[in-house]
Amino acid sequence: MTSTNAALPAALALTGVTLTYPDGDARLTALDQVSLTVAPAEFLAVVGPSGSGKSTLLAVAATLLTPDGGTVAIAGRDTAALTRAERTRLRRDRIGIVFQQANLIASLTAAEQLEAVGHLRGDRPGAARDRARNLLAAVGLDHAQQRRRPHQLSGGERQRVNIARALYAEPAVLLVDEPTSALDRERGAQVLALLAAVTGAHRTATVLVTHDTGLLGGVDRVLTMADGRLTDGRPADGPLTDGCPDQPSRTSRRASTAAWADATSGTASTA
Ligand SMILES: Nc1ncnc2c1ncn2[C@@H]1O[C@H](COP(=O)(O)OP(=O)(O)OP(=O)(O)O)[C@@H](O)[C@H]1O
Repeated sequence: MTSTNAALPAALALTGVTLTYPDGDARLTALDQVSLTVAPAEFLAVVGPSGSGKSTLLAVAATLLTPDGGTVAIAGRDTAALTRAERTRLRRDRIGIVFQQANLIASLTAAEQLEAVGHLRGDRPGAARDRARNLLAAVGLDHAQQRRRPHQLSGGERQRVNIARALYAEPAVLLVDEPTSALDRERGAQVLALLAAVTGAHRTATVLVTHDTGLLGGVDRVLTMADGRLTDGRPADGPLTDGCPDQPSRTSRRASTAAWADATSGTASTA
């Protein structure tokens, strides 16, 4: 997968990125000369222990934090050259973010969470409703589930709503922070399979950060973060699937990508 994307421009490119936080009288270096490129339709996992800088990496890639040094480019545009308003638009239109906790609005149904994004983007209400239904159906939520509020959904279902919402704007870059931390093994593997399918079908450049090296089924590439530095490969340099039977192989990933593409095409079922 990665090799076929070699000629395409990077959807996300970080070059020599350094980020420090204030730490008493000193500065703590959370990212130390980090360079990274992710191609369209590539699924990258960054693994590393707690405190190694993974969430900071995502925040910089999402343009939520400005690095002390280095550059961040989204779809070939250097984000440092953008005004604050342009950066906000870039985040809204080109970047999907899935945080650890689903961060859904308590008073809105699953469908309304997505329709609210459509409203912010100025979409017609009918079009937003259709898109919400199609996306939620594609992540496996039926009509009844689409009408439930967050407290009426399971953790895995809430995470599916979260992912569907992040996909509403068809982002070029999808940034995902520990999406499986609140889920059991089976549900976690399902979310990974869903992300792999989405990456192929929407051609997003997907970056998943996690401390869980046992849940990496379907990813194209693994990098390790340690003390703010990125290196190739996973910590133990073992097989990607860790022997977990629930994880999708690359073959099943292709099948689920095709199924996802069908589900989100113009004729998609609205469950
Ligand atoms: N706002 C902040 N101010 C100061 N230091 C911070 C801030 N946010 C994070 N840090 C520090 O920066 C380092 C990297 O933190 P970060 O949250 O990026 O790590 P992480 O790998 O995502 O950890 P986890 O897996 O626990 O979420 C840590 O030492 C952390 O204590």
